[in-house]
Amino acid sequence: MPVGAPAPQASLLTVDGVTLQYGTRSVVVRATYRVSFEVRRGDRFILLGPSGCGKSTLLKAVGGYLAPTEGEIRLHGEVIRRPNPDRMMVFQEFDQLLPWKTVLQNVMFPMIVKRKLRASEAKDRAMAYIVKVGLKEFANAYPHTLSGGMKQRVAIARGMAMEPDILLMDEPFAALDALTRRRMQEELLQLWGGTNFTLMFVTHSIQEAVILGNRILVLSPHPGQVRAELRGVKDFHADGGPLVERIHQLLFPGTETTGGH
Ligand SMILES: Nc1ncnc2c1ncn2[C@@H]1O[C@H](COP(=O)(O)OP(=O)(O)OP(=O)(O)O)[C@@H](O)[C@H]1O
Repeated sequence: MPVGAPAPQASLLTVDGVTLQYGTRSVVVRATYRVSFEVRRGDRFILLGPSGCGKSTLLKAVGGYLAPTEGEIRLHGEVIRRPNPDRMMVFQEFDQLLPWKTVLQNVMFPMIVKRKLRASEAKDRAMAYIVKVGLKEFANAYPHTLSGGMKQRVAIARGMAMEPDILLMDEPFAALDALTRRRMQEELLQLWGGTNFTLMFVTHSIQEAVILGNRILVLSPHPGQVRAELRGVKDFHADGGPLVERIHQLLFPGTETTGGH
């Protein structure tokens, strides 16, 4: 390495030749085939691909919920074998909160169960993240009184409050209306700007991938294989169009872009 050159960023997460499949004795469904990539600290890493290409399955495997049949997934060089609070997951579904607990109690819950923080410490940290996602006034509200977007903010605060090495998000905004989705994307970028956490985000929206990602892994249809890895654009509004078009051509060669969704 030349003197004075910046040190290459070490990989936080390595996905190395990973094949994932579901199976009973008679039928095997292959979800991904020999997928490899690396996520570095502070990345907003997007898994993008058509429905059924294995994005959620890959995220579950990074979460430790599913073991590869081939290849390895490593975090800090250690093979992932089970779920752990160093990887927190935010899902698409609005019902991922405990309905009998308030916003504050929901955010505190994993910290108390998994991190064994004292209640007072967990409470302070939970409130700090509830404030970050703009829900201070709703700390004592129950989930059924919140909108879909607010529930997703709570789920994000709950994941972030654990201060995981990597936050895994599986289409967290897909069930929201278009305007709320757009707002949540901006808010997520702002949150990232404030803390620089590492994010791995699954979507099948090209536009969402380009807005959110600094790196975008494009997967081919079922079973998912890496089609391309692209660098994101710094300012989506200024120059996102060409990247949207390029990804569209990778996924749907020879067809016209129709707005990116
Ligand atoms: N629990 C399961 N049992 C058997 N097959 C499954 C299971 N979950 C997913 N699959 C299959 O694995 C493949 C990949 O599914 P996965 O949900 O990972 O795709 P995806 O890219 O996230 O799709 P979507 O965008 O529609 O959520 C699909 O063929 C799916 O039918």
